[in-house]
Amino acid sequence: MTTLLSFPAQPAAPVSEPAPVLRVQGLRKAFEGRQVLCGVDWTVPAGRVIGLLGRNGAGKTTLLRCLLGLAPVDAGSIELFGAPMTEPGGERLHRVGFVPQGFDLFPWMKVRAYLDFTAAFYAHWNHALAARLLDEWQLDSKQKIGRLSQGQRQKLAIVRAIAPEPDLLVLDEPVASLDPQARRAFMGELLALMGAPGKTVIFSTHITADLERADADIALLRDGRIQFVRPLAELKSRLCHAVLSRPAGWTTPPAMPGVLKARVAGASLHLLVEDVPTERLHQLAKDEEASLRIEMPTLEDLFVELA
Ligand SMILES: Nc1ncnc2c1ncn2[C@@H]1O[C@H](COP(=O)(O)OP(=O)(O)OP(=O)(O)O)[C@@H](O)[C@H]1O
Repeated sequence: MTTLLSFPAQPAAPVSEPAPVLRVQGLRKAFEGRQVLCGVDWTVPAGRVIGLLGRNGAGKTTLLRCLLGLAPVDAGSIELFGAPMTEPGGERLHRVGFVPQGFDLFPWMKVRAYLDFTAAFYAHWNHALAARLLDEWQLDSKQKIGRLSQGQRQKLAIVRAIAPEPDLLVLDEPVASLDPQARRAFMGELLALMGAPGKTVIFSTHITADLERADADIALLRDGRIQFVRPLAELKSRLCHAVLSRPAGWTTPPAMPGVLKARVAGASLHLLVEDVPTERLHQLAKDEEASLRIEMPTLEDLFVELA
């Protein structure tokens, strides 16, 4: 696994850790000769909330669909709950909930009928939970799906995914159509439900504030690979943004170990640095006769710099 950062792409699993929920090795997928996934290696331990980040077109949807067996792969192996995806195992899929990016199935069905119909496919279905979420999210159980707004359909897809109380919940941009209030409520509900020991959530999103609220591990998909998976707190504690300014401006950035990215904007030099002590930055500013501003990056800043 390649890495943008100097620390390992994934933390080493402690010896006593239970089997991972997902283990992906060498996953490759191309569309019409264009390689989208170029050998994804990714191990997802149980009990984590993971935010999958990547630019538009990075391949997040493709990766999530491949992981769940919804799209064929060209090469590589996928293990779900310890067994290869190639082996039959419907009961393993009962332990997975999935919220796709768009939900436009069964427009003629009413909300309640659709949920009852879906429940019949699952070994376990929490009817009380589904009813409570419908009520809280003001979804009319007698309304036809085709008449729901995009946001209401997304809420319904989330209810459907959560009601079986899955061990693994995979969500592809689940909050894109939700208003801020519904997003907060959804994130709160999601974290409460999936906070039980051993439950795992993977969700792709462009809304980095949601990942900050969820205190998620961040997995970055870039150049067809997972570049790193790290707790957000760790990323933030190891990376910082230093801005050096001087009237003469900058032609070439000064060489210094730990600089991941350098960018000149007018008289300022913006550096994204990893594991560089503050004293070292002050020394650099003194040597370069520049003023120094140190900023703790938000996840959005990191995404812009690294993705
Ligand atoms: N069925 C398909 N046929 C051809 N190309 C496809 C298909 N599905 C995806 N692609 C291409 O694969 C690439 C990755 O698409 P994907 O939807 O996985 O990206 P993404 O990271 O989820 O993007 P976004 O953030 O915009 O949702 C894109 O270039 C897309 O055009």
